[in-house]
Amino acid sequence: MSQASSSSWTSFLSSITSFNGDLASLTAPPFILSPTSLVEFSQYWAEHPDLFVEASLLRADDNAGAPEIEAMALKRAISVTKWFISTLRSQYCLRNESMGSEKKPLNPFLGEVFVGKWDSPLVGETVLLSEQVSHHPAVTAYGIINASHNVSLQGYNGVKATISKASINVKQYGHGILQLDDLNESYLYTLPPLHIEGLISASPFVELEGTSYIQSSNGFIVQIDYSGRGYFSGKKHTFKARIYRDQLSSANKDNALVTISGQWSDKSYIAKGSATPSSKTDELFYDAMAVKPEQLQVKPLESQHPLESRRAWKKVADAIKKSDYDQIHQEKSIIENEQRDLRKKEQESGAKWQTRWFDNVDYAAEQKHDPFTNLTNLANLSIHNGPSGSAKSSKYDTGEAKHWRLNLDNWKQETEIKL
Ligand SMILES: CCC(=O)OC[C@H](C)CC[C@H]1O[C@H]2C[C@H]3[C@@H]4CC=C5C[C@@H](O)CC[C@]5(C)[C@H]4CC[C@]3(C)[C@H]2[C@@H]1C
Repeated sequence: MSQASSSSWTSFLSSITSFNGDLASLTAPPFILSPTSLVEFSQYWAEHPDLFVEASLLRADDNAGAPEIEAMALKRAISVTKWFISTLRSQYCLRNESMGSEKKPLNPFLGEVFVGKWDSPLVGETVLLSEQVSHHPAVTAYGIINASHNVSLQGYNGVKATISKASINVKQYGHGILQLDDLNESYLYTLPPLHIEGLISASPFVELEGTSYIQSSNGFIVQIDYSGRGYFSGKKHTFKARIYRDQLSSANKDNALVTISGQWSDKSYIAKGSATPSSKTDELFYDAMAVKPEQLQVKPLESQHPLESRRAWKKVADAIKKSDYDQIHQEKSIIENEQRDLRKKEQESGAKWQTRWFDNVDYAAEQKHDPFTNLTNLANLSIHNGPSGSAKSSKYDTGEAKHWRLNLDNWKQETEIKL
């Protein structure tokens, strides 16, 4: 890092000590800025479209007996776990690999959208819809649909950050629901906490921590524990996933039907039962470096709508790529001022911004029976707006219970924004 950058980095580090919790409010030095908006991160949920739909292909024969039906259901839980693990390298390591370190993504403006599709010969077309449904706090909602396999995913994400010593600690909010309509089966997944390491050495990278869950409507629950360097195996990006028949039996690790462990950014292994699999004796589960992620197809800027992310941020992104500090500031201010004017007009006219493809559903207002309430009950997880994966009767199991849900009709009636 140049002398200039290192001095601006040290002044940045001192600035984060007076951090107020809103990452977007931190003015990071330009060399740590990413030209990519956070609204694009939703694509990392399906850069392996074959894994995204795989579980929907694992079906027992129509005349199969109970044991085979059970075995197939477990196979699907393992397959959904593989899909989830396959998303993590793109989610959390891509900037390090492509730009040398974690970077600060552009903070999406309210209503910013990002759409595209994967068109792989194997699994047909998979569509991505991503929309910034809230600016304060920043919340991105996303829908991913593969119509030929009747597999769809809807989720949303927000983060809250705190600073301790030299690491930024991030709690994720939101969750996702994967639906296999042909099997009438759904899966809830929660999002792990993370922290940013390497701030002192000015080469920040994400490390996952804590626990996340995948709960299947057929009862199986996957508990995934994350750790980094200095824990168990001393390797970064380590995880251990245990699959249980149901939440009750997950109280005791010995009840694990399957255990998967390794690095989510590299190789992981699988073994039956509760013993930790080893690379020497057990079967390879997934190799995150083996298969290149499939790039999302995004139409050229000239045919994009003004609300589409890459068109909206083009001038800022170009300035960041040139490290032209003044231009970054100048172009960002134009967008920020436009947004301020919009909010002001809405305030004066009393017209609130209408989200495009997602509705904010209040689960506390009325008793609902949908995949979310069913799956949170099965997993004994809170329906409230606490950190992702909070348990029922935990200290977070209170307050609002509003969640973003994909409104497919709105997408079907969409006339301005095309794939
Ligand atoms: C803002 C202070 C600053 O610039 O610090 C320098 C560092 C780049 C650290 C802060 C930023 O680190 C980025 C990492 C981002 C997360 C990466 C992946 C995901 C998964 C995705 O599914 C949802 C979004 C999420 C959680 C990103 C959220 C925003 C993070 C933490 C960026 C930090 C501002």
